[in-house]
Amino acid sequence: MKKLKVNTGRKYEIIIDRGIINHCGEYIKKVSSPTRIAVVTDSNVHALYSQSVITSLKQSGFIVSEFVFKAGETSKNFRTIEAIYSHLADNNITRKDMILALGGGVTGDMAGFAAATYLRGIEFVQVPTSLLAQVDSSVGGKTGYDIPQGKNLVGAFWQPSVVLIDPDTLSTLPERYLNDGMAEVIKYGCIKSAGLFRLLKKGRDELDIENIIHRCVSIKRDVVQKDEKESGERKLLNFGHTIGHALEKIYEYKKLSHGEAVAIGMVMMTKASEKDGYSPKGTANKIAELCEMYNLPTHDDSEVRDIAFAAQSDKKSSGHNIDVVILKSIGDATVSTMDLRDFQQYIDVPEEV
Ligand SMILES: NC(=O)c1ccc[n+]([C@@H]2O[C@H](COP(=O)([O-])OP(=O)(O)OC[C@H]3O[C@@H](n4cnc5c(N)ncnc54)[C@H](O)[C@@H]3O)[C@@H](O)[C@H]2O)c1
Ligand SMILES: O=C(O)C(=O)C[C@@H](O)[C@H](O)[C@H](O)COP(=O)(O)O
Ligand SMILES: [Zn+2]
Repeated sequence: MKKLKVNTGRKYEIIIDRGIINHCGEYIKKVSSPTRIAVVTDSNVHALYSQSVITSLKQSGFIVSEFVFKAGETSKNFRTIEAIYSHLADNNITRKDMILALGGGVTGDMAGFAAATYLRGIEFVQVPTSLLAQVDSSVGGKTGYDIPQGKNLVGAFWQPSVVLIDPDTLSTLPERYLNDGMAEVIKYGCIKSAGLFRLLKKGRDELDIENIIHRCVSIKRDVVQKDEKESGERKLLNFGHTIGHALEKIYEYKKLSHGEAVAIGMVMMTKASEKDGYSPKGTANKIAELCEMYNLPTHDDSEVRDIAFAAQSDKKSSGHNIDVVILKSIGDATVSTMDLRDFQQYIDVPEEV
């Protein structure tokens, strides 16, 4: 078992342990005393893990209800949030009660947003089951949903009461989503740890996944503790995301998964900062090679004009400017602010460069 303490406005623990999903109730009792718990999950995860979780919660004496939505990013919208609110009201969830997010990042972001806003805020617990959610989305309190105009454009910062990570759940995660999660792992290497980046070159079969999860959440914990509401340092976690989010929006959240879009974004942005002379030559290729090892895409045929237009609605743009995250070297990132009018030209790098 590995434990980390997160020292944000609400303090909480991240606990990583094989099989912990079968003991959720006991861990929740240690941090809170709700009467009712509403489990929010998607259709895939429901079929695999709801029974174990609900049994554990009931054994600990909680009254349990469950809300299940259709799995996938296209469900991450206000219609689902509204249905969650109705479920909470129909099941008499009060301010003393709690939501448990069981699933990937889509579940965690929406369940967290419902918790942040229902009755002006109730507690929630993260039980992430995808690699992406275990290394990234379950920690740090960013919650929200997508609208057609842009990714995660509605949201709130709302920290969980505890994060319970069970690496055993990854045994059922489809290959595509294991790779998807690796994109965020590669991101941590790029922005904060050249050592992690080198380690990833071993390939997934050689990695101790529990150790990788621990390294990633430690990096994220350190960043969000310093800058919970993203006024500076936390922006680094958005490396690859300005372009990534633009691509997700262009394809209406259907063609590319979040990690796939971020992989393309990291490579494109680094090609641009190489052209600019900021990142050392060859950095984008190193990132692309690592992404390819994990079957992640590194290129998209969308017009740069469309990407730049879509990026205007990203939260990192403000007024006439947009913040971009660029690498001084692998493991060392910085935020650079540029005029939105220059962004299209900046990311327009001929293929052979
Ligand atoms: N809040 C944050 O800080 C943050 C960080 C990164 C990403 N995100 C968000 O997270 C989302 C992506 O997360 P995701 O990749 O987990 O997507 P997801 O929640 O859609 O999960 C991916 C797929 O895996 C399935 N799944 C999950 N766990 C499983 C398991 N153990 N076994 C079998 N199937 C399983 C899901 O049903 C789904 O089909 C995006 O919306 C992204 O914006 C948020
Ligand atoms: O926690 C953060 O901060 C991140 O930026 C993590 C990202 O991986 C994540 O995709 C996040 O949702 C993107 O932030 P957003 O504010 O652009 O939605
Ligand atoms: Zn992300």
